[in-house]
Amino acid sequence: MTGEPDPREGALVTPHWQLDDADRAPRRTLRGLPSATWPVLAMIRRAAPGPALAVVVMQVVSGLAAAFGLFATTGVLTELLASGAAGDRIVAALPQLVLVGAAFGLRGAMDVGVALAHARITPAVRRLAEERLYSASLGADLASFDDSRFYDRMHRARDRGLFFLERAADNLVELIGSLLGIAAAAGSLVVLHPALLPVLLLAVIPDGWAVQRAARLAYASVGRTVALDRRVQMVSDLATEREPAAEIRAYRAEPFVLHEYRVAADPLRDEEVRLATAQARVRGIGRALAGVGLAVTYVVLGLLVRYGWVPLAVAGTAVIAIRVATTALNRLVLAANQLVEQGMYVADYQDFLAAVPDSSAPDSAAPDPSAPDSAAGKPPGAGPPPLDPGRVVLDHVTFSYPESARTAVRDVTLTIEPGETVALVGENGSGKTTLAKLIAGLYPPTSGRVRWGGRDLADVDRRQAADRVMMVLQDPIRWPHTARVNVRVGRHERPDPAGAAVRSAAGQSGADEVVAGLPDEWETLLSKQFRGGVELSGGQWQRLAVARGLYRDAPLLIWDEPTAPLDAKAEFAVYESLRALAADRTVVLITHRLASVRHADRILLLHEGELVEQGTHAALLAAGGRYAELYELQSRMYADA
Ligand SMILES: Nc1ncnc2c1ncn2[C@@H]1O[C@H](COP(=O)(O)OP(=O)(O)OP(=O)(O)O)[C@@H](O)[C@H]1O
Repeated sequence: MTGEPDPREGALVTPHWQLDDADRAPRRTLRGLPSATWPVLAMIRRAAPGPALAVVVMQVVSGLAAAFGLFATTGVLTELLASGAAGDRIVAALPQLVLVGAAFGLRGAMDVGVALAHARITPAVRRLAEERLYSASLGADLASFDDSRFYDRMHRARDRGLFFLERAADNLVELIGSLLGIAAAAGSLVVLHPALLPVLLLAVIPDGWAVQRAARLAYASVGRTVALDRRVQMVSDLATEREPAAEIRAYRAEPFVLHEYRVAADPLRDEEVRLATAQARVRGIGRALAGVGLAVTYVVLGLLVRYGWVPLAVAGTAVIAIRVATTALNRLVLAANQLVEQGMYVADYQDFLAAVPDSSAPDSAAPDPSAPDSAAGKPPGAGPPPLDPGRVVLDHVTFSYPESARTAVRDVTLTIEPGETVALVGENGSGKTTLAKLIAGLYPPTSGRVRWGGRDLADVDRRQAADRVMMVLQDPIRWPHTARVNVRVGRHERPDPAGAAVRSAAGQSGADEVVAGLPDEWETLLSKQFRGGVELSGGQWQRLAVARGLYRDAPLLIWDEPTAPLDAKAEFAVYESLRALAADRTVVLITHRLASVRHADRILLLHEGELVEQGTHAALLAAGGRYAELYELQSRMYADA
């Protein structure tokens, strides 16, 4: 496969947040730290206020204990370095030694406490962040999902925002801890002798430089690998997931998938090796410089002692404090760098939540549909009065999908009387599904009005409208749940204690035959992804989906080609039940099988988004237009067969 484009080129390479020049990283770290910190801090405060407070308090106590321990160490050294017999000096130092032990013991206890509290923060943050994200996503209008910017934003928030929010919470705890550690070491040194502070800086700067530089290299590397990582992930899904497995084998595409993997994975490996080598080199230089810095530090300390500016015991404590501060500084620089980088992903998450106006849970009081006798409904009197679809009127309705230059539905004016059955027919892409979704209130028209019983759907809460619609779609969800839930999710809050409504819907759709053949009947898990789960055929799934639509039981029925994958017997049964359902409902039926629409009260023919013909089957045939032509074609096909 030659002439393959380099995966490092093209639009995928540059991440949406545009990496800055790596040389500007240190300034960005300082500038970006507050904005990266606040959202994470706010999330932690909301998700786990108690543990968060405990972490801060215990980290402060730990810092104070460290400082106290350093003072006590000076006391110990003072006694040990005093003149007199060794035994006497040790005895004299004992009280201070006990204090040192107590201080460091307390510090250890605080560190364990911090770890315990920290262990509660991260899962709580994830829990809250996930629920907010899913709630926002479920609360978004259907049209949002056709908007690539929304979709992209949501996926960035989900795939990276959530993950890095968690990591950022960890880093924030680390950052605070290391900051307090440095403060404790530096503070105690200043108290012991102000001249020791510059000495401390001398010792920690080389190490700090090395860590900062290594983080900068890693950051620059992310810019080069982000697209490759994504690509490897995509290939990984192709190679390991169940859905593409059959087609890949049927097309003998295995070598192609492996080739795709290599094209992305080879440069990724090379980049990782390059980064690790560069980082090792920088760390080596850092170590060497730190060694020099430490030697200079000791010389300076020696001179301070030699000229009597600093007592020997204080110099000994300074050595310990310098080690403590160096370790804490390394942690601080790393945590700060990571936090700023993660902050960009956290900003994705925040942007998404901010972009979805209604992020409240769509139905937070939803009962569990898997419970056979779940009977919880909406509390009486809650919410607005039920909306009656009544007469459905479309007034010059035009609709274009977001970012689409094509008009999917163009200037459709139409009235559907209550109880009427209309059939939408037309070629592929003529706008039937789109028009049905406009009728159902799932999309707001780009221009024009949709009214139900005189009420403009633009003024109605879409959940209230959805409540009045039963919809069976071409490609229904295969809920990875039991057969019962697959039906009950049609109206999960509907009380059905003895399961009579589920059985009735299943009987009408032929799903009862499917369920009778399952190992645990209604309680069989319909997903191969879980142990004991079974998989259904396309037609069997469709029967369950039809049962789900029937179980929903609402006054407006939208039926979008649900019988296409059904066998002749099941299709016949479904159309029989449809006829029964149509008796007291308004039905919008979409199908390509024109023989099935003959009984509709009215047939609407769409062509390139426009309503071009309408009337009864007989009238349209007599008119000899496009419908008659299509019908003629289909009849001939069946006759030939
Ligand atoms: N989510 C979408 N985003 C952008 N354009 C879309 C989307 N869904 C459909 N379209 C476009 O809108 C037009 C109408 O599509 P629609 O699905 O309503 O046609 P249809 O008559 O139901 O087709 P079919 O018979 O194949 O189901 C088509 O040009 C299609 O490409």
